[in-house]
Amino acid sequence: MTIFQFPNDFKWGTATAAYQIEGAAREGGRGPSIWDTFSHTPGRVFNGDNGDVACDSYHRYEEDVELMKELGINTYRFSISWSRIIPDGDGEINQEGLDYYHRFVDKLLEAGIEPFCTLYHWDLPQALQDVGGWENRRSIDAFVKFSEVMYREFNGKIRYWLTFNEPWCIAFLSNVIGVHAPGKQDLQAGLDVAHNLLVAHGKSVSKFREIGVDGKIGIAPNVAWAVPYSKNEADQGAADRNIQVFSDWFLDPIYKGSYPQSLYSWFEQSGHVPPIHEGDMEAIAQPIDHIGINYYAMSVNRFNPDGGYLQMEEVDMGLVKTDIGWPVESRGLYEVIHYLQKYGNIDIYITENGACINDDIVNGKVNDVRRISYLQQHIAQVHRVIQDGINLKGYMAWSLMDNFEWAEGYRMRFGLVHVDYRSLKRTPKESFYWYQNVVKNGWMETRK
Ligand SMILES: N=NNCCOCCOc1ccc(-c2cn(C[C@@H]3NC[C@@H](O)[C@H]3O)nn2)cc1
Repeated sequence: MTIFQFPNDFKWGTATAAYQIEGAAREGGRGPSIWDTFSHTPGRVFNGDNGDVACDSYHRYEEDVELMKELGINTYRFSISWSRIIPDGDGEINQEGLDYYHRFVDKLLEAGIEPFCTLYHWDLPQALQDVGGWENRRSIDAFVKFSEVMYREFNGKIRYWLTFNEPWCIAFLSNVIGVHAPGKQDLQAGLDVAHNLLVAHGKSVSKFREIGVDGKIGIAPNVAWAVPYSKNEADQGAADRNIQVFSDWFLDPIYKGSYPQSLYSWFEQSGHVPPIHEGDMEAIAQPIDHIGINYYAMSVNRFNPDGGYLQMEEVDMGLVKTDIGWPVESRGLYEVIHYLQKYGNIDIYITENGACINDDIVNGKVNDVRRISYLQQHIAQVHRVIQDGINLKGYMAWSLMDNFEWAEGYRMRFGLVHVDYRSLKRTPKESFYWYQNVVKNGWMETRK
């Protein structure tokens, strides 16, 4: 038996996002977002699922906070629906939207749970998309205005902030691969979006400092860890490009003030470069306080000239997979956190880690032992990283509850809590009680 003891001040939490859980899509003055448009576009989301109702957390947030109290977490990561706050993206402020988040954050604080707020978790107001979205530099100032409203309104209540969730998904998955909203397949669009969101991030951090918000701010890249299928240069290059497009493409500009040269040259050879304006790189490189890391899986990569914008393909090595098809390999979490040490011993939070396990309720219980196994393996890697002296300060399981999993709709379940989407009944799964014990003890026990 092995005991993994965590620091007393370690942040144990769970994570969600506005469009995935809130519902109330046309209530409280909320304007449409690109995910309302995308999910209502036939063929874009499995089964035609959408976030109109989702988990109805807009109305059930008190019940959700009671679940968090039962779970015993001290931190809860959530995101803000921008189009609830400024329905058309950069126009009038919607007081009802601010009031909702005040009610919710007050409930968290009453419960002794630290709010950990993501400003942008993919749900761009549709009105901004109508004029080019993140490809248009107007979205930069609109985001800074939205973030300033939130900083001023919640200064003193929210101390932990993230500007953007998973910039790779916002830029590349959504504009080059085309699986997420707005669903474009254009490499230059992806580079434009990546650059403009980085400028928006940097200008928002400057605004945060200028206001003097009592708190800390950062960004939450989802990260890839990849190993080459063979020792040949082409496969190594493919793995390097895959790693860098998730982390370095965003963290180099922030921490070094420039894009990673090898990947920049890779894109440049096909005639695509970021649209850098005078002063942009300085604006991006504002010092930040922490980064959130979202890790799910690692991959084995090899070169494939027909393998998309990176000329890379993932090789199935026959590992156990979760129900969304991602291999279970926790080693990548350890490796990628060490890889990120090149930016310094920065404060890191695991802001998402979890498994898609679609077990259903049987005799009133969800016996999701595969999720428990996944969490155990990954939390053990978190412990290894801490033992190595790295500033890993918290872990937020994705997700508190089953929710709208983007293009996969509601068929893919990541929650510690099962949601019946007809009745909206919440049922804690066995993994909820396992995690509750880890959080309560501050340590984890494994048989070996
Ligand atoms: N790399 N090339 N791929 C080529 C083919 O891609 C097809 C699909 O790709 C992807 C890649 C990554 C994801 C993904 C999902 N989550 C989980 C969410 N995280 C934020 C939170 O909201 C969770 O719901 N994290 N990442 C989805 C699809």
